[in-house]
Amino acid sequence: MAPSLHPSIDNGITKGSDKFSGGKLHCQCPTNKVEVTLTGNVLHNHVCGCSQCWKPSGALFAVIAVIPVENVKVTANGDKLSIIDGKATILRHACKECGVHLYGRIKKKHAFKGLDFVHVELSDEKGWQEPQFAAFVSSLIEQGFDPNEMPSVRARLNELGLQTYDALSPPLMDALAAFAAKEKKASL
Ligand SMILES: N[C@@H](CCC(=O)N[C@@H](CS)C(=O)NCC(=O)O)C(=O)O
Ligand SMILES: [Zn+2]
Ligand SMILES: [Zn+2]
Repeated sequence: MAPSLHPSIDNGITKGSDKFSGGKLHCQCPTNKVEVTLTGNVLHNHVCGCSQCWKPSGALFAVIAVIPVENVKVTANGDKLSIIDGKATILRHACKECGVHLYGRIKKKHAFKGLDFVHVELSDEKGWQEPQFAAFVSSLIEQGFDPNEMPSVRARLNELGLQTYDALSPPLMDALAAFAAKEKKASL
């Protein structure tokens, strides 16, 4: 059997709702769950094959989106959160008990500063924006995935309507490059 891409897309992608106004994310602890409240829908939802994004067990990809930081509030059991790697660009706040990443925040100068990274599968609400593309697909190989199996993974992603990239999508790469160009100009 083909390995799971991600449980929320293996059987097809359900489109989100334009009218959706947000919901709550919960960690996977049986009790005293960390709760994060998101006010509004997410943007740029995508699947990510990188080694740093949190994936549910058995899944090849994470599903990760962004949302403005002002729309993100930790509303219960925030004392269970800790940053998993303080040196990373995205400071991923994970539950110390179950390991789930509740939100990732960028503190340093960066094109995406002001946006938090979240996993909407941690919510019971329906209507979140659906994944729009597949990022960091070749990163699976770095994590031990057989390179010979990559064409079938890319084909399954394409069948689901997801374009595959080995970094972010072109508009997001353009935003990163435009930011870098602006910084370079400012430093001259
Ligand atoms: N090939 C690397 C790619 C890692 C990477 O660049 N991840 C992207 C997508 S989440 C990123 O923006 N990382 C910044 C960070 O995690 O702080 C891996 O799999 O670890
Ligand atoms: Zn937890
Ligand atoms: Zn990632």
